[in-house]
Amino acid sequence: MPPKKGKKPPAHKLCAALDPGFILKDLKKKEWMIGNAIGSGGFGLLYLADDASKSTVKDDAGYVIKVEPVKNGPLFCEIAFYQRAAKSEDIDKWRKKTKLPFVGIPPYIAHGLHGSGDNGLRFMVMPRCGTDLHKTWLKLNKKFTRTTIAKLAIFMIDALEYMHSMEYVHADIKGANILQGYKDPNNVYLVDFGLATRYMIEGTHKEYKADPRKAHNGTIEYTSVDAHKGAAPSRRGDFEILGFVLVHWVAGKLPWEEKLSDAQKVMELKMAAMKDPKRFVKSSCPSDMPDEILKYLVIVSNLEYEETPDYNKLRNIFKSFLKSTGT
Ligand SMILES: Nc1ncnc2c1ncn2[C@@H]1O[C@H](COP(=O)(O)OP(=O)(O)OP(=O)(O)O)[C@@H](O)[C@H]1O
Repeated sequence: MPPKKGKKPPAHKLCAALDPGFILKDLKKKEWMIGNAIGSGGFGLLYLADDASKSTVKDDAGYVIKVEPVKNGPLFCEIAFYQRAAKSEDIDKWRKKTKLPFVGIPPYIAHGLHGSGDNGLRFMVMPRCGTDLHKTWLKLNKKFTRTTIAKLAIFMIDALEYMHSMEYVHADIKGANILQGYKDPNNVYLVDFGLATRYMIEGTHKEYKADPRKAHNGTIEYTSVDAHKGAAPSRRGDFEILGFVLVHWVAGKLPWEEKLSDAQKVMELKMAAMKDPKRFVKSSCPSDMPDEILKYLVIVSNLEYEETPDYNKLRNIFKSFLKSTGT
């Protein structure tokens, strides 16, 4: 989602809260019951939810409903992604093809509209997940171990490879958008597809075109240099964003973190970082140089805008690191 620092007034409306027990009917006429609120994002509210045939929504309910005013764009984009590219049969097909036991993209469940006019709501039902990694990282005094980071990087490369195979990029990868599984906290899911975009339409890649009107879109700490320049996000941008997140997780800080209100400066510092990844990683982590993250960034910094990343090569960097530590 768009930058939180800089404190611009919200470009989107927030919606009124729904009471527990409220019923929402999805487009296939299935009814869902709202439970307790479990969070709020930049634009919407999130509630525990369950099939309305049950008498109440228990604390261990298996679903979450995200609600936004119908006029807002992000949930509309997110639902389009889920419907087109996250059907459970497509995810299963990919899992079988790649022989992966798990792919961290939650499957599409349902969506719908409620009410009309200015008070109309759009909602989406999702599988319930657990804690987001940003909260966990803060609790651990802004430090993940290199082993944890390597495991998370592999999960994210797998999830991005699936998304990219469906012609979509995420464009907003960050700890707050990576959730542990609710039932199995060892699995992690990439969520929040409010900025997900098609980088390719039926095999034809979008052309690189910098557009100052679209400049600096995404989360300012991590957004890609392409996004800073207003170009449509592509696969290399997803990997660059993930790279900034990995450095943040291991180092506890980023060189541009004091400059977040100056998007141009942030872009310049990111360009310098990607021009010389060794200097970037070394200065961020002076006492324990994470060679695996450096190797990853070197590959990412050489990707062309339209290039298909070598997912295996990127994954193998972290797999070899884990092997070397006996994990
Ligand atoms: N499926 C889910 N299960 C459990 N918690 C969730 C789920 N989806 C989102 N959350 C929680 O709600 C928070 C906000 O969700 P999300 O990022 O999708 O909303 P948003 O309106 O797009 O927010 P933002 O503007 O912060 O990016 C997440 O960081 C997470 O803590």
